[in-house]
Amino acid sequence: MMSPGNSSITSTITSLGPDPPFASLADLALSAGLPDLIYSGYQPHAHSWDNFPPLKDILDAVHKMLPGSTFNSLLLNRYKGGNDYVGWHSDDEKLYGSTPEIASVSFGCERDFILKKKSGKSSQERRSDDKPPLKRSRKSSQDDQHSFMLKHGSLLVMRGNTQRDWLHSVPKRAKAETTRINLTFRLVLQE
Ligand SMILES: O=C(O)CCC(=O)C(=O)O
Ligand SMILES: [Fe+2]
Repeated sequence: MMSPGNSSITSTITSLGPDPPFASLADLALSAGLPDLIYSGYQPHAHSWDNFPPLKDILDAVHKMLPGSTFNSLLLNRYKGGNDYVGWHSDDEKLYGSTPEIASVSFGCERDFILKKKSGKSSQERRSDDKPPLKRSRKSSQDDQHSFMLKHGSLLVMRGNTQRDWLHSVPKRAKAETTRINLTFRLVLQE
């Protein structure tokens, strides 16, 4: 496991604006409830924050970057190379509540992160013009997909209705030869 220091996290967040994906990308950049989580078909082992001081330091840095946000849990993904990927999904498990906020910090090899609007949520179908619903085009528009290059030390934030309305993935990339570590900080709501 890499143990990156806080120094690799800088502090400019570029907001994408008020409309979904409600994601912001910064050029910078373990818990209760986890036993309930099934992730990519397996149940991750829950560790205590106390056993991973470097990860706790990164959590503290993320809290400083996003004042007002609270995270108490972390999923760590390691992509050993371009063949490792995460397929289309949304992180809409009940334990994160109805509008999960997820802060995603990346280290190592840069990879594409793609957001795709869920079917039935396309920007054309959502538009409140006066055409009857059946006459609206079902074609997806450019607004229905967004791609971000997640660089070493970047922070991507998903919030609002992103998980309800969008899927995301990190596709295979033949040219990605080195390891990437992704940390997603989340808030698991206590019952
Ligand atoms: O690796 C990433 O950037 C995304 C990982 C992800 O979507 C997840 O852990 O739920
Ligand atoms: Fe995800």
